Amino acid sequence: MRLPPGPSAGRLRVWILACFSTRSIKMALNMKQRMDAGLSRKAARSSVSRSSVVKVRSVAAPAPPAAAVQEAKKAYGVFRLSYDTQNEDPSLTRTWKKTIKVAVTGASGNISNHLLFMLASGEVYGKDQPIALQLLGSDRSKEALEGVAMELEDSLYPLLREVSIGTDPYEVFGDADWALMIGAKPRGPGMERADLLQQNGEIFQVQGRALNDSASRNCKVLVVGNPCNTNALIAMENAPNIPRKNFHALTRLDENRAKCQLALKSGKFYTSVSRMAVWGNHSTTQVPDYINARIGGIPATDVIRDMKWFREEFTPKVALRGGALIKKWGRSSAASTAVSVADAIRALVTPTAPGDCFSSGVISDGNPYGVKEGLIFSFPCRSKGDGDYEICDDFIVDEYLRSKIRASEDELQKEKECVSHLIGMMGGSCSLRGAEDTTVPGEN
Ligand SMILES: NC(=O)C1=CN([C@@H]2O[C@H](COP(=O)(O)OP(=O)(O)OC[C@H]3O[C@@H](n4cnc5c(N)ncnc54)[C@H](OP(=O)(O)O)[C@@H]3O)[C@@H](O)[C@H]2O)C=CC1
Ligand SMILES: O=C([O-])CC(=O)C(=O)O
Repeated sequence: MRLPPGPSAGRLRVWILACFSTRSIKMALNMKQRMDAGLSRKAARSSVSRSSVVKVRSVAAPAPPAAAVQEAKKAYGVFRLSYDTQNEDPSLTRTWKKTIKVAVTGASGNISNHLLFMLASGEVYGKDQPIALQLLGSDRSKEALEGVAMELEDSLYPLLREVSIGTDPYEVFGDADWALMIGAKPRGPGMERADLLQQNGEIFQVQGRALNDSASRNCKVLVVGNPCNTNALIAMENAPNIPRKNFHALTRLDENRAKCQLALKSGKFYTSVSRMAVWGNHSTTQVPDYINARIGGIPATDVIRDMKWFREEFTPKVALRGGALIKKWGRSSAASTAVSVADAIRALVTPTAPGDCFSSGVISDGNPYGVKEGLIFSFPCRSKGDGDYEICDDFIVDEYLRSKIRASEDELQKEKECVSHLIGMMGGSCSLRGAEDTTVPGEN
């Protein structure tokens, strides 16, 4: 393979390199040797990853450092290009923020196929926020993942500064500022809930440990793979070096579905719906909160004066929407999920409008509503736009809401007990096997 020419000012390099199973084996052996030689696990790993980089695209303007060229020389890859960036508009790049690293798992799956292009376009993190994408696949998906990288290349997004692909979560999560954990098996016909918890739970145990080892200490983690609340709990419990508060489970799709139904029923556009919280688990026990929701600033229950509709139509429609969609599509929601992931991230990186909220599954520790601690539970949240959030403390919880919230809390506690072996919890017996499967809302 021809190597790119040496460094020169204003020159930008793009290369696609892949490193998969045989290299992973070599890397593991290599790492073992280094660990035997007395290096710590992390030091050994980072020293290995330098020599076995899986970088696909690197756009390090204005000039690639000599180290990058060394890296490229060592690299083994599919193809490699270089081109001149002297004409890149400095008035554009001068105002850009520091590049952030965004790791995405299940990167060749359906949701990612929509999401990655939204991330690269700048519509999620901002038009002044360059990003590096670090994509995790598996031996099963490595060809597809190269295809994803090629499509990202061909899309010419100025803010997309780098794409790396790989199959080792320790490497792919390296220094990640964000980890979007999408890769997980979707539920199939005839599967029991406990089976899915077990199979996917193991993925999040492994990946939680990898996050703990490799990601930025303030990495924000959004778990999408189902059952997302309990998977987020598993990842969090396996990543004690990352603040518990940084872990989220995606319930924004439920919020969006609820907003859509209120808009349809009231005849007001969905942008007029605010304070639309969804409480609890991303399952049929979720609680779309019509009591605190507003339409055009007025309580939703004053706009839609039909409590029977709220309880008997609105609530199940939102909770069962995922299953209804599976029946139509033959697969679970992907495009709308990607949109809701984008919304969930945007909710953390832009300030929440006064009085409004967004829904996210977050750690229940210290919550103002008396929900049992130690669960990843969806609450109404607000953010200053700095990536952090707080749980809103001014939501009215009446008897109806309280009993629904309790049921979702009980379900999450049972799920937690089913994965006790994955989170280092003593005891805990799984009572969900054979119970109604609530992983895919409404499929049954
Ligand atoms: N929270 C929410 O609101 C929603 C959550 N979801 C969930 O998101 C997850 C991903 O959905 P989607 O992208 O549509 O799924 P896809 O089947 O299209 O992709 C999932 C990816 O997960 C990876 N994966 C890891 N382990 C397994 C496994 N045991 N079996 C199959 N795939 C595995 C695969 O990638 P690789 O081979 O590279 O590892 C695969 O490409 C699912 O768990 C789904 O239930 C979906 C919609 C909404
Ligand atoms: O379970 C799935 O794969 C789909 C899902 O969560 C949803 O659409 O709400």
